[in-house]
Amino acid sequence: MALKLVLVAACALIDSDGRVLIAQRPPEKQMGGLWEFPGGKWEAGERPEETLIRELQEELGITVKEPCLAPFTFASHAYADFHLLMPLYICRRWEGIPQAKEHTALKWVRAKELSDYPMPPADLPLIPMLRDLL
Ligand SMILES: Nc1nc2c([nH]c(=O)n2[C@@H]2O[C@H](COP(=O)(O)OP(=O)(O)OP(=O)(O)O)[C@@H](O)[C@H]2O)c(=O)[nH]1
Ligand SMILES: [Mg+2]
Repeated sequence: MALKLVLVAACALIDSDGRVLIAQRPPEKQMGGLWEFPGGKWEAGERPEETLIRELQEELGITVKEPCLAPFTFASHAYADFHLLMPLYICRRWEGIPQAKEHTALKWVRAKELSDYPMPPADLPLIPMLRDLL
């Protein structure tokens, strides 16, 4: 059977205090209840930055300009039914106040506290990288 490769663009929003925004997935979704970086699936014809700007508007109601997205790292993880390839961008500048439009909750957390929040397995290697950055 052909491998299903899923491209998801995600973002670590960093506030002026150096805290990172994480969002809790709704209970009915795949991996419900886990905390993640806002973002979502690539749609045909989009560049990854366009995917992310669209998702940040849809999920958080914020406007991000493309030069404010800095590539940081990526996750590559084999889930049971698909392989996730997820570039993680850093963003420190946006317009608007993030609201949980599609998530159960949002939380600003210090990098060293990220491991207190259950995250999808693909995200676990990203935590020490953020800790080193911040
Ligand atoms: N956004 C996001 N998705 C992640 C992360 N880690 C991770 O494994 N994923 C997985 O990537 C996949 C796509 O994420 P998503 O549910 O946000 O996609 P989406 O916003 O387009 O939503 P939709 O599928 O309901 O339209 C999910 O299987 C999700 O569990 C993460 O940190 N952020
Ligand atoms: Mg999403």
